[in-house]
Amino acid sequence: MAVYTQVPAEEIDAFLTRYDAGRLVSAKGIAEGVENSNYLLETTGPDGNGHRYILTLYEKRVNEADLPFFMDLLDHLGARGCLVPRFIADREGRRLQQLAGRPACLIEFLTGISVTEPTAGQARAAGAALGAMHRAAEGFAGTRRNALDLPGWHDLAARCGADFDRIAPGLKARVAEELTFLDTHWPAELPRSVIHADLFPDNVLMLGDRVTGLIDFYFSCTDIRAYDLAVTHSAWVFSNDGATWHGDRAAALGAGYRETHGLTEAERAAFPVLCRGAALRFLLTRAYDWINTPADALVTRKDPLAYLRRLEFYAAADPAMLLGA
Ligand SMILES: Nc1ncnc2c1ncn2[C@@H]1O[C@H](COP(=O)(O)OP(=O)(O)O)[C@@H](O)[C@H]1O
Ligand SMILES: N[C@@H](CCOP(=O)(O)O)C(=O)O
Repeated sequence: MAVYTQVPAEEIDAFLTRYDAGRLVSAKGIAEGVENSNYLLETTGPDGNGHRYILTLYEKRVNEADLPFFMDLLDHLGARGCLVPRFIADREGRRLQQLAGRPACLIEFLTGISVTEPTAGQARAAGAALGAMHRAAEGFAGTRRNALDLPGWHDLAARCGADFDRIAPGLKARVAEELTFLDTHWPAELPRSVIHADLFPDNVLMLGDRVTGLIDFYFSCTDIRAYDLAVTHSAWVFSNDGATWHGDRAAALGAGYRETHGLTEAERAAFPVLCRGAALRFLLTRAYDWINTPADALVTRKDPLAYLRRLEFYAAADPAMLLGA
């Protein structure tokens, strides 16, 4: 459940009067997501025909100073044909507001559902959408440092410390060993660009095998472009618990990405290491949240060990099998 900040309906209705968006008809807290508070709003609409919006209140991990970067990125991608939600401006042109003491934005609602167990066809569509996003991002002038890069992983690991072993005995040593491996093998020279950095199935809206929207760009940043494919790979080609590898989905994801973008030889050679980094990144943030979120909190904690299983898979895998032909 992710509604950290409760906003009374009257307050949302008053907030909407700043926009040409109509009056509030209903406001429902959205259970999915872990970072921000999200509401689905139904309004009478600008023209009286009814309209839906997403209202987001930014919570712990999103820095308000980063919001202009995300807004400009989505404008850039949207203008180049990517199906991404736009931030809506009020009558005075402001897109960033304050509501219930939090930074808040009204955002375009996109149709579609997030799949929980993707098919190979859906993985192919996700790979193609990621490649198209990378193409569309070319020429975007904004930059944002990835706080969850290799130095950031060291920092997170240090903050988890001995508590790792409360999650699983030996986890602290395994993380330390992996960081040492990545310190030596992390590629330095690969092409960099703006990346989504969290393109999990819950951040891809679909109707059947068709992508209808890419959402949740709040981790987007400037980093190794092929790392974005590695993050996506780690999220799409395993069962949710990380115990089962789906080779058909992996081959389809790779084929989809090749349709719209593709990897250089150097990116392909580094891909197994990038996947190990992606698996460690989500293992670390999940472990940190696991340790620091009370078990009875409203938000559902995500299992760090599902990413330890992925990490062990990548560490042992034949590199040739990761993306199919
Ligand atoms: N623009 C949008 N259009 C439609 N649904 C959205 C949109 N943005 C968010 N959602 C819904 O809200 C949920 C949580 O949004 P998300 O941005 O992933 O939250 P968080 O940043 O808290 O993880 C999504 O899974 C989706 O169901
Ligand atoms: N995708 C991450 C957590 C971030 O959650 P999201 O709802 O913002 O995608 C994970 O699964 O660990």
